[in-house]
Amino acid sequence: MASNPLVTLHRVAKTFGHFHALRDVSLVIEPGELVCLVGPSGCGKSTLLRIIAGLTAATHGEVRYRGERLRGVNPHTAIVFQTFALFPWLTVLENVEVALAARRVEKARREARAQELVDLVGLSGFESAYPRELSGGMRQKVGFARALAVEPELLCLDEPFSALDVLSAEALRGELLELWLARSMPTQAILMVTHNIEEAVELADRIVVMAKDPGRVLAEIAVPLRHPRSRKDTAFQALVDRVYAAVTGRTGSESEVQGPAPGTGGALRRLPAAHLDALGGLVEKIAAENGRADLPRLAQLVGPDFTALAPLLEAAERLGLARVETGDIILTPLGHEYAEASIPVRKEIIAGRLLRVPLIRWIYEILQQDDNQRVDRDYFLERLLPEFGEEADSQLDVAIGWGRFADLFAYDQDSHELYLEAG
Ligand SMILES: Nc1ncnc2c1ncn2[C@@H]1O[C@H](COP(=O)(O)OP(=O)(O)OP(=O)(O)O)[C@@H](O)[C@H]1O
Repeated sequence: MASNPLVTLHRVAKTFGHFHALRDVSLVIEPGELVCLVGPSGCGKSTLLRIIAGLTAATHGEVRYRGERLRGVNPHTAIVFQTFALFPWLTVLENVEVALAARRVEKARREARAQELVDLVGLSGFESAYPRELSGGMRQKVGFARALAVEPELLCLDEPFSALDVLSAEALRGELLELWLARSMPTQAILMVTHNIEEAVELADRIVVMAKDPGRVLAEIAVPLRHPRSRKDTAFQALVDRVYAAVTGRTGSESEVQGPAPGTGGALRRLPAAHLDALGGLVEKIAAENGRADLPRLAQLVGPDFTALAPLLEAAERLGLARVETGDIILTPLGHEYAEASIPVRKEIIAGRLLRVPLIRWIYEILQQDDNQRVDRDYFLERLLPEFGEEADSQLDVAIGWGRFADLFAYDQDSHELYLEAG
């Protein structure tokens, strides 16, 4: 690897008044690297990005860019935000030209260069459209084109796909990766904030896991997989497990926690009969108690019936949002992230977790393999009977409820079929 890093942070801290947003963060970004930052909401990911871009000054520590102390805005970086921040009164082409004007590119060259960038991100034909006429994915492409207009050496992306629907996010992710791997842009490194662990493993060369209170680096995990990466590969899954283990503070391996898959001979772990809608409320209550709640007290808060709480606690543990320890329940960093996330982000977090649960993954894969992506409930039931006996029906109901919550699959009450919604 090159010996001349682009970015070197040494023991960086950032305080806002008495609040420690970042403490003792050291990080190096080398040319050629795509680095992802993951961690719970509020752990300082955006602050770190802003410090590297020179938009915010560190309170302590050293920030160097190509070996030089960074002072003021870093002219070699550009940031793409989650929300697109386009000028609504300008066309696609004009939105990109603005960035070129800011870089003092001559007027005569601006239009041609803007056109090249619009073509590069796949928006040819939409030059004169206004942002309101575009889909979210297309607007974000304009955001990318505008960032690339700056010809940044370091492209900083702050959750660039999280405001998009699943399919647009997937398409745009693929396009970004293609541009990056083909070196079609002058960018030398990418630093991306994401809450989506699968996305991080798909894109990154290295994943930096952060924790909060105070914001700090918990672990750095290298991703030595070749592109294109398949989410189904064992090595891919193993890395996802490692990152989840770091964010959920787990010591046991994911397969120890989740048990074997149906039909593999081992005893299948049953799912706790919890409604995941109720999980949000539980996690919020624990977060309101600073992330650690006394179980008897929590039981009182939730209601008189502890039997209703038990499956919820088990679900929170199985999904890596919390762990039970000596009469307390403690949120993991992922649990903290969940507590503060919007509903779509919550669904995405749960979808990522559910694909680690063998019973759900098994259902999901059978549906994916089916030509119509629709399979009769009885097909699953028959195969679950030997595993769960008379509990098979209710286990399938729980699995369907969980899959529906995360939009992984749905259930047609009339035809009694499970199906994949996205097709
Ligand atoms: N200008 C500011 N003044 C005061 N506090 C701030 C300021 N900017 C950020 N913070 C606080 O610093 C902490 C870290 O914020 P930051 O936005 O970097 O976190 P994050 O990990 O990016 O979170 P998210 O995933 O929700 O975007 C938060 O608690 C936030 O409230």
